[in-house]
Amino acid sequence: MESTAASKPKSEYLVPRISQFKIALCQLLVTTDKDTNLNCARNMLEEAADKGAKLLILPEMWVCPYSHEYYAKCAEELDKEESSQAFSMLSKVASSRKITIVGGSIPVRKNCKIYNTCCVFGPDGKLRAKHSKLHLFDYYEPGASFKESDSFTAGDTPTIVDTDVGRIGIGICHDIRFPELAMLYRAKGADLIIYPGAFNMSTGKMLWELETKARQVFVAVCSPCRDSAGSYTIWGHSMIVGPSGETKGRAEHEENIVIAEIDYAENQLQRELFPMLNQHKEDLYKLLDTE
Ligand SMILES: O=C(O)CCC(=O)C(=O)O
Repeated sequence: MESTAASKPKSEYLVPRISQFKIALCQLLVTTDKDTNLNCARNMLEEAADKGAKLLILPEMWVCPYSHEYYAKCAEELDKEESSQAFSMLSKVASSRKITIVGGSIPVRKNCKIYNTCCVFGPDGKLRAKHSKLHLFDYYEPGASFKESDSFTAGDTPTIVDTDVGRIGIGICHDIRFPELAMLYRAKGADLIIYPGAFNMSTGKMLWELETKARQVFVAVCSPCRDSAGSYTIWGHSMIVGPSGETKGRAEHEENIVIAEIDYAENQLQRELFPMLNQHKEDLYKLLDTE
Protein backbone atom coordinates (compact mmCIF):
# COMPACT_ATOMS: atom_id res chain seq x y z
CA MET A 1 0.00 0.00 0.00
CA GLU A 2 1.51 3.36 -1.04
CA SER A 3 2.87 5.66 1.64
CA THR A 4 1.56 3.58 4.51
CA ALA A 5 3.63 4.78 7.43
CA ALA A 6 2.11 2.84 10.31
CA SER A 7 5.32 1.00 11.13
CA LYS A 8 7.92 3.71 10.50
CA PRO A 9 9.32 6.26 12.91
CA LYS A 10 8.04 9.82 12.55
CA SER A 11 11.47 11.33 11.91
CA GLU A 12 11.62 9.75 8.42
CA TYR A 13 8.89 12.09 7.15
CA LEU A 14 10.05 15.42 5.95
CA VAL A 15 7.14 16.50 3.74
CA PRO A 16 6.85 20.29 4.13
CA ARG A 17 3.42 20.99 5.53
CA ILE A 18 1.15 23.71 6.69
CA SER A 19 -0.52 23.43 10.08
CA GLN A 20 -3.24 26.07 9.73
CA PHE A 21 -5.60 25.77 6.81
CA LYS A 22 -9.21 25.35 5.70
CA ILE A 23 -10.71 21.88 5.42
CA ALA A 24 -13.85 21.10 3.39
CA LEU A 25 -16.28 18.18 3.74
CA CYS A 26 -18.40 17.64 0.63
CA GLN A 27 -21.70 16.09 1.77
CA LEU A 28 -23.13 15.31 -1.64
CA LEU A 29 -26.27 13.60 -2.89
CA VAL A 30 -25.43 10.18 -4.35
CA THR A 31 -27.70 9.11 -7.21
CA THR A 32 -27.91 5.86 -9.16
CA ASP A 33 -26.10 7.52 -12.11
CA LYS A 34 -22.31 7.46 -11.85
CA ASP A 35 -21.74 10.38 -14.28
CA THR A 36 -24.13 12.59 -12.30
CA ASN A 37 -22.21 11.71 -9.12
CA LEU A 38 -18.86 12.46 -10.77
CA ASN A 39 -20.09 15.87 -11.95
CA CYS A 40 -21.58 16.70 -8.57
CA ALA A 41 -18.35 15.74 -6.76
CA ARG A 42 -16.20 17.76 -9.17
CA ASN A 43 -18.42 20.84 -8.81
CA MET A 44 -18.36 20.62 -5.02
CA LEU A 45 -14.59 20.12 -4.89
CA GLU A 46 -14.04 23.11 -7.18
CA GLU A 47 -16.40 25.28 -5.18
CA ALA A 48 -14.63 24.34 -1.94
CA ALA A 49 -11.22 25.03 -3.50
CA ASP A 50 -12.50 28.44 -4.71
CA LYS A 51 -13.41 29.17 -1.09
CA GLY A 52 -9.83 28.54 -0.02
CA ALA A 53 -9.95 24.95 1.30
CA LYS A 54 -6.62 23.10 1.07
CA LEU A 55 -7.82 19.67 2.22
CA LEU A 56 -11.02 18.37 0.63
CA ILE A 57 -12.91 15.24 1.63
CA LEU A 58 -15.59 13.16 -0.07
CA PRO A 59 -17.94 10.63 1.58
CA GLU A 60 -17.94 6.85 1.65
CA MET A 61 -19.37 5.32 -1.55
CA TRP A 62 -20.04 8.48 -3.53
CA VAL A 63 -20.01 7.04 -7.07
CA CYS A 64 -23.01 4.78 -6.43
CA PRO A 65 -25.62 4.11 -3.74
CA TYR A 66 -24.52 2.13 -0.68
CA SER A 67 -26.20 -1.02 -1.94
CA HIS A 68 -24.92 -4.40 -3.15
CA GLU A 69 -26.38 -4.23 -6.67
CA TYR A 70 -24.21 -1.26 -7.71
CA TYR A 71 -20.71 -2.14 -6.50
CA ALA A 72 -19.56 -4.48 -9.29
CA LYS A 73 -21.08 -2.22 -11.98
CA CYS A 74 -19.39 0.95 -10.67
CA ALA A 75 -16.08 -0.58 -9.53
CA GLU A 76 -12.87 0.97 -10.87
CA GLU A 77 -9.44 -0.52 -11.47
CA LEU A 78 -6.74 1.85 -10.37
CA ASP A 79 -4.19 0.75 -12.93
CA LYS A 80 -6.57 0.86 -15.94
CA GLU A 81 -7.15 4.35 -17.28
CA GLU A 82 -10.36 3.39 -19.13
CA SER A 83 -11.86 2.12 -15.88
CA SER A 84 -10.85 4.81 -13.41
CA GLN A 85 -12.99 7.85 -14.19
CA ALA A 86 -13.46 8.79 -10.55
CA PHE A 87 -9.79 8.51 -9.68
CA SER A 88 -8.65 10.42 -12.76
CA MET A 89 -11.17 13.21 -11.99
CA LEU A 90 -9.84 13.45 -8.42
CA SER A 91 -6.24 13.53 -9.61
CA LYS A 92 -7.01 16.30 -12.15
CA VAL A 93 -8.90 18.48 -9.67
CA ALA A 94 -6.12 18.03 -7.07
CA SER A 95 -3.40 19.10 -9.51
CA SER A 96 -5.32 21.93 -11.19
CA ARG A 97 -6.30 23.48 -7.82
CA LYS A 98 -3.10 22.48 -5.92
CA ILE A 99 -5.03 20.86 -3.11
CA THR A 100 -5.02 17.56 -1.22
CA ILE A 101 -8.07 15.33 -1.74
CA VAL A 102 -9.11 12.44 0.47
CA GLY A 103 -11.37 10.87 -2.11
CA GLY A 104 -14.06 9.29 0.06
CA SER A 105 -14.43 5.69 -0.99
CA ILE A 106 -15.52 3.82 -4.09
CA PRO A 107 -15.63 0.14 -5.07
CA VAL A 108 -12.21 -0.92 -6.39
CA ARG A 109 -11.60 -4.18 -8.25
CA LYS A 110 -8.33 -6.02 -7.80
CA ASN A 111 -7.61 -9.66 -8.66
CA CYS A 112 -11.33 -10.40 -9.09
CA LYS A 113 -12.14 -9.04 -5.62
CA ILE A 114 -13.86 -5.76 -4.76
CA TYR A 115 -12.66 -3.49 -1.96
CA ASN A 116 -14.24 -0.40 -0.38
CA THR A 117 -11.29 1.91 -0.99
CA CYS A 118 -10.25 5.49 -0.29
CA CYS A 119 -7.53 7.17 -2.37
CA VAL A 120 -5.57 10.24 -1.31
CA PHE A 121 -4.21 12.63 -3.96
CA GLY A 122 -1.62 15.35 -3.40
CA PRO A 123 -1.49 18.85 -4.97
CA ASP A 124 0.62 17.40 -7.82
CA GLY A 125 -2.26 15.05 -8.66
CA LYS A 126 -0.28 11.98 -7.64
CA LEU A 127 -1.76 9.14 -5.62
CA ARG A 128 -0.30 9.41 -2.12
CA ALA A 129 -2.09 6.54 -0.37
CA LYS A 130 -4.95 4.12 -0.64
CA HIS A 131 -6.88 2.57 2.23
CA SER A 132 -9.28 -0.34 1.93
CA LYS A 133 -11.92 -0.55 4.67
CA LEU A 134 -10.54 -2.84 7.37
CA HIS A 135 -13.72 -3.66 9.29
CA LEU A 136 -16.62 -4.51 7.02
CA PHE A 137 -20.08 -3.57 8.25
CA ASP A 138 -21.95 -6.81 8.95
CA TYR A 139 -24.78 -6.57 11.42
CA TYR A 140 -27.51 -8.93 12.43
CA GLU A 141 -30.76 -7.26 13.41
CA PRO A 142 -33.94 -9.33 13.01
CA GLY A 143 -35.57 -8.10 9.81
CA ALA A 144 -32.85 -5.57 8.99
CA SER A 145 -29.56 -7.42 8.63
CA PHE A 146 -26.83 -6.12 6.37
CA LYS A 147 -23.66 -7.89 5.27
CA GLU A 148 -21.10 -5.73 3.58
CA SER A 149 -18.82 -8.77 3.40
CA ASP A 150 -21.20 -10.32 0.82
CA SER A 151 -19.78 -7.81 -1.68
CA PHE A 152 -16.46 -6.55 -0.38
CA THR A 153 -13.17 -8.04 0.72
CA ALA A 154 -11.66 -6.34 3.78
CA GLY A 155 -8.36 -4.48 3.63
CA ASP A 156 -5.56 -5.56 5.93
CA THR A 157 -3.37 -2.49 6.49
CA PRO A 158 -3.87 0.67 8.54
CA THR A 159 -3.04 3.78 6.53
CA ILE A 160 -1.16 6.86 7.70
CA VAL A 161 -0.08 9.28 5.01
CA ASP A 162 2.15 12.34 5.21
CA THR A 163 0.68 15.13 3.13
CA ASP A 164 1.18 18.88 2.65
CA VAL A 165 -1.63 19.34 5.17
CA GLY A 166 -0.32 17.07 7.90
CA ARG A 167 -0.02 13.45 8.87
CA ILE A 168 -3.39 11.83 8.23
CA GLY A 169 -4.76 8.48 9.43
CA ILE A 170 -7.53 7.00 7.30
CA GLY A 171 -10.47 4.78 8.26
CA ILE A 172 -13.75 4.12 6.48
CA CYS A 173 -17.09 4.27 8.31
CA HIS A 174 -17.36 1.11 10.47
CA ASP A 175 -13.58 1.41 11.10
CA ILE A 176 -14.52 4.27 13.46
CA ARG A 177 -16.06 1.78 15.92
CA PHE A 178 -12.59 0.36 16.60
CA PRO A 179 -10.82 2.81 18.92
CA GLU A 180 -7.63 0.73 18.69
CA LEU A 181 -7.15 1.96 15.12
CA ALA A 182 -7.52 5.60 16.16
CA MET A 183 -5.17 5.07 19.11
CA LEU A 184 -2.61 3.55 16.76
CA TYR A 185 -2.83 6.59 14.48
CA ARG A 186 -2.53 8.96 17.44
CA ALA A 187 0.49 7.10 18.78
CA LYS A 188 2.10 7.35 15.33
CA GLY A 189 1.69 11.11 15.38
CA ALA A 190 -1.41 11.61 13.21
CA ASP A 191 -2.55 15.24 13.19
CA LEU A 192 -5.95 14.32 11.84
CA ILE A 193 -7.99 11.14 11.37
CA ILE A 194 -10.42 11.08 8.48
CA TYR A 195 -13.35 8.67 8.15
CA PRO A 196 -15.45 8.86 5.00
CA GLY A 197 -18.64 7.23 6.27
CA ALA A 198 -22.30 6.48 5.66
CA PHE A 199 -23.94 5.63 8.97
CA ASN A 200 -27.64 4.79 8.84
CA MET A 201 -30.51 6.43 10.69
CA SER A 202 -30.34 4.30 13.84
CA THR A 203 -26.60 3.90 14.42
CA GLY A 204 -26.06 7.41 13.08
CA LYS A 205 -28.31 8.96 15.69
CA MET A 206 -26.75 6.92 18.51
CA LEU A 207 -23.06 6.84 17.71
CA TRP A 208 -21.82 8.96 14.79
CA GLU A 209 -21.12 12.09 16.81
CA LEU A 210 -19.98 10.23 19.94
CA GLU A 211 -17.38 8.18 18.03
CA THR A 212 -16.17 11.29 16.22
CA LYS A 213 -15.71 13.28 19.41
CA ALA A 214 -13.94 10.62 21.49
CA ARG A 215 -10.52 10.43 19.81
CA GLN A 216 -8.68 13.45 21.31
CA VAL A 217 -7.13 14.50 18.02
CA PHE A 218 -8.67 16.30 15.02
CA VAL A 219 -11.25 14.00 13.40
CA ALA A 220 -13.26 14.59 10.21
CA VAL A 221 -16.19 12.40 9.16
CA CYS A 222 -17.77 12.91 5.75
CA SER A 223 -21.06 11.31 4.71
CA PRO A 224 -23.34 11.49 1.67
CA CYS A 225 -26.44 13.56 2.34
CA ARG A 226 -29.71 11.85 3.22
CA ASP A 227 -31.86 10.44 0.45
CA SER A 228 -34.96 8.80 1.83
CA ALA A 229 -35.76 7.32 -1.60
CA GLY A 230 -32.90 4.81 -1.42
CA SER A 231 -33.02 1.41 0.30
CA TYR A 232 -30.39 2.51 2.87
CA THR A 233 -31.21 5.84 4.46
CA ILE A 234 -28.08 7.74 5.43
CA TRP A 235 -27.68 9.85 8.55
CA GLY A 236 -25.59 12.67 7.01
CA HIS A 237 -24.16 15.10 9.61
CA SER A 238 -20.62 15.33 8.27
CA MET A 239 -18.49 17.02 10.86
CA ILE A 240 -15.05 18.15 11.91
CA VAL A 241 -14.08 17.98 15.55
CA GLY A 242 -11.05 19.37 17.40
CA PRO A 243 -8.90 17.43 19.89
CA SER A 244 -10.83 18.47 22.96
CA GLY A 245 -14.08 17.27 21.37
CA GLU A 246 -15.40 20.63 20.21
CA THR A 247 -17.29 20.86 16.92
CA LYS A 248 -15.48 23.00 14.34
CA GLY A 249 -18.08 22.61 11.63
CA ARG A 250 -20.99 20.35 10.81
CA ALA A 251 -23.73 19.71 8.28
CA GLU A 252 -27.27 18.62 9.02
CA HIS A 253 -28.64 16.00 6.64
CA GLU A 254 -28.97 18.06 3.44
CA GLU A 255 -26.44 18.48 0.64
CA ASN A 256 -23.81 20.91 1.86
CA ILE A 257 -20.13 21.82 1.90
CA VAL A 258 -18.79 22.25 5.43
CA ILE A 259 -15.72 24.46 5.63
CA ALA A 260 -13.77 24.88 8.87
CA GLU A 261 -10.41 26.17 10.08
CA ILE A 262 -7.84 23.69 11.37
CA ASP A 263 -4.91 24.60 13.59
CA TYR A 264 -2.80 21.60 14.57
CA ALA A 265 -1.30 23.56 17.51
CA GLU A 266 -4.50 22.50 19.30
CA ASN A 267 -3.34 18.85 19.17
CA GLN A 268 -0.10 19.77 20.91
CA LEU A 269 -1.96 21.71 23.59
CA GLN A 270 -4.28 18.75 24.17
CA ARG A 271 -1.27 16.41 24.52
CA GLU A 272 0.27 18.76 27.08
CA LEU A 273 -2.94 19.09 29.08
CA PHE A 274 -3.63 15.35 28.97
CA PRO A 275 -0.37 13.38 28.45
CA MET A 276 -2.26 10.17 27.79
CA LEU A 277 0.47 8.42 25.85
CA ASN A 278 2.59 8.50 29.03
CA GLN A 279 -0.34 7.33 31.14
CA HIS A 280 -1.27 4.51 28.76
CA LYS A 281 -0.89 1.02 30.36
CA GLU A 282 -0.56 -1.35 27.44
CA ASP A 283 0.08 -4.36 29.71
CA LEU A 284 -3.37 -3.96 31.32
CA TYR A 285 -5.26 -3.95 28.05
CA LYS A 286 -4.34 -7.41 26.74
CA LEU A 287 -7.44 -9.50 26.24
CA LEU A 288 -8.02 -11.77 29.23
CA ASP A 289 -7.76 -15.49 28.65
CA THR A 290 -11.41 -16.60 28.82
CA GLU A 291 -10.76 -20.35 29.15
O1 LIG B 1 -20.95 1.00 12.40
C1 LIG B 1 -22.04 1.47 12.09
O2 LIG B 1 -22.94 1.65 12.88
C2 LIG B 1 -22.35 1.89 10.70
C3 LIG B 1 -21.30 1.47 9.75
C4 LIG B 1 -21.64 1.72 8.34
O3 LIG B 1 -22.69 2.20 8.01
C5 LIG B 1 -20.64 1.40 7.35
O4 LIG B 1 -19.58 0.87 7.69
O5 LIG B 1 -20.89 1.70 6.17
